[in-house]
This record gives sequence, C-alpha cells and structure tokens, in this order.
Amino acid sequence: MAILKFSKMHGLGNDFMVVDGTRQAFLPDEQLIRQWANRHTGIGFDQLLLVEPSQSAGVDFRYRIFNADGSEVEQCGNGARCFVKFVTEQGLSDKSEIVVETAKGIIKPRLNEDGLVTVNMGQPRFTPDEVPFVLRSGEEVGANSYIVVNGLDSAEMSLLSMGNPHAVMLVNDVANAPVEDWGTALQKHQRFPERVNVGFMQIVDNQHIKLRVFERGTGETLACGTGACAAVVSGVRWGLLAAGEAVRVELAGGDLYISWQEGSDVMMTGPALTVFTGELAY
Ligand SMILES: N[C@@H](CCC[C@H](N)C(=O)O)C(=O)O
Repeated sequence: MAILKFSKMHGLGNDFMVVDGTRQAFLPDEQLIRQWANRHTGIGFDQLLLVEPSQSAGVDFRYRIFNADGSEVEQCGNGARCFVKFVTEQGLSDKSEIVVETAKGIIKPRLNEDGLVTVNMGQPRFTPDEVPFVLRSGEEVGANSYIVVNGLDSAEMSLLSMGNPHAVMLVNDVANAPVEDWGTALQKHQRFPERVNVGFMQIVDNQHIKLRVFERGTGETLACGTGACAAVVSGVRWGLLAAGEAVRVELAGGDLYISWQEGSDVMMTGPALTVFTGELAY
C-alpha cells in the first residue's frame, strides 16, 4: 500500500486535488483519479493537478492536469493560480513568479502582494490544428464559425484554443442558457473529435460579462479560468469587449479579471485557496 500526500485547493470553486510529484512517486491512473474525484465516495474535485520537475532549461516545474473523468488535458487556468500557491506553501519555490511547462507551452503565474494570482496564459490560437475541430470543405475556423448541433438548433460560436479547446456562444440570459444540454451534445458532436469546453457568455457591458462553462471531462463547474480567457478573447474579436482592458468575468464561484488585445498574451487575475491537506492510502 502506498501513501500519497495532497492538498485540496480551489479557484472560485473550481476545485482540485494537488499532488507534489517532485518529492513523492505518483503514476497517474485513470481509474484511481475517477474514484478520488467522486464527491460521495472520494475526495471530490474537478481536476487533479500534478507538480513535476521540468527537464527544460529556465523552467521551474512541469504541470500536468487530469479531468475528473481521468483524461489528461493541456491547460487549466484556475489550476495555474492554485499551482503557484501550492509550490509556495509547500516550500518548493520562493519565487513570486514561476515558469511552468504545460503540455501546450509555457505559462507564468505570479503571486501578487494582495494574495491574488496573475497568470500570463500565453496567446490564444485559432488554427484548426490547435482547435481540434472537423472542418467541412471550404470552411475556415476564424473568430466565428457556424455549426449545427445534432438534434438541437444551430449555433454560431467562436472556436479557439487556450492550450485546451473552447467553443464560446453568446446568450442573452446566462441563467437560463442550455448549459447541460448543449454542453453534453457538443461532447459527442462529430465536429469535436477531442471534445470541447463549452462557454455561454452574456455581455453586461464592454468590461463585464457573465459566464457559465460546461467543461470537457467534468461537466459544468463553478468557474473555468481558460473558459474565461476564451470568452474575453472572443468578445474582443467580436468587437463587444474593450481590447487591452481588464474585463470582469462573473462566474458562479466569483469574479476573474481578464485582459487581451490582438497579438498579445492573455492575462488572468483571480484568487487561489487551500482548503485542507491530507494523506491517502491506496
Ligand atoms: N477548469 C479549468 C479547465 C480544466 C480542463 C478542461 N476541463 C479541459 O478538458 O480542457 C480551467 O480553469 O481552465
């Protein structure tokens, strides 16, 4: 039997089991992650985050992310904020800004003096190889793409990658958006072979949106960091949100502030908290 030390953390209610893989051996296992993610019979979390040493020069850590269904994914924004808090609290680093390698590039989370965390999330991508989306001949993935959802109505959505794939739709009233139905339908849609995170965005004004996200491999969460970045990038490209200004993204779990303009990196600021630390025998 092995013992695994972990921290339970959250960023606006998007919750994580965080494991230090630099000082203890841990081989991620899909079945175990599903079991531990269960909110009734396990620890309960949306994602498991694994901190590993990096082999790359100038990079402090490697950051791996697993959804509650056990699938390994490329990026997690709320997790990135918890990551910098975790390595600080665990004494793994005394830097206020750390350089972290993910499956899709480098991100730089910085712990601010007020306790919030700002993350340089890198540039959004819009090309089909970055947004796993099946095109019909003659179609292009740009700021807007038009698709038909099986068995439901058609929808116009922005398709982009923040390292992980996102589809963002505009709605008039996010409280009554078909998050579960459309989120579930798009996971199985033939146009998204690697599934997709689905965002429903209501514009309040050009520096304030309301957002709900149905996450791939997890379902609707209280907040999604990369989903918030994807929504603001989409809103700026549509000319509905202020370019280069901090946009307030109101999520069920609280607020994130995101800024972006064409050609720049996406910056995200928000909280990260530890709930408890524990040990698990498995
Ligand atoms: N909650 C996250 C995103 C986690 C990964 C996502 N479900 C995926 O499958 O890509 C965030 O805060 O960004």
